[in-house]
Amino acid sequence: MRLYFRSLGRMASQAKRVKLSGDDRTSKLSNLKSTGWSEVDGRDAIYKEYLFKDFNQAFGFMSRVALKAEKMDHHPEWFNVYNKVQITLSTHDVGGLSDNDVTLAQFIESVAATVPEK
Ligand SMILES: C[C@H](O)[C@H](O)[C@H]1CNC2=NC(N)=NC(=O)C2=N1
Repeated sequence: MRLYFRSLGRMASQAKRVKLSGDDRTSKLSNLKSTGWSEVDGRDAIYKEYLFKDFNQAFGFMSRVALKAEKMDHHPEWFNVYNKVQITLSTHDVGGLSDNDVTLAQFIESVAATVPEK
């Protein structure tokens, strides 16, 4: 049963792997930019850096994001050193941004918002 739901989730996430374009892309990106995400120079991807109190906080945050990423079958490119987590999101299968990146970025924001006293 768990496998069944996982494959349903995978199908939903694959269905969302369509490259964003036009007004839809502009408005979704402008929402993300208002929360501190930016477009990456030279490739179709978005980026944000998060700072935490220490490694424990940073890694707790990463663990929660990792579980969501695995559920979505949509994985971040990220770099961590001590209290810093730098995240780049892009949809490799379409060579650019898709709704999956928007969904994951919004989830990441919601997790970061629950971390106290960063
Ligand atoms: C086979 C597997 O479903 C794909 O390779 C998934 C895995 N995770 C992924 N993550 C990201 N960020 N983009 C993808 O296109 C992607 N594709």
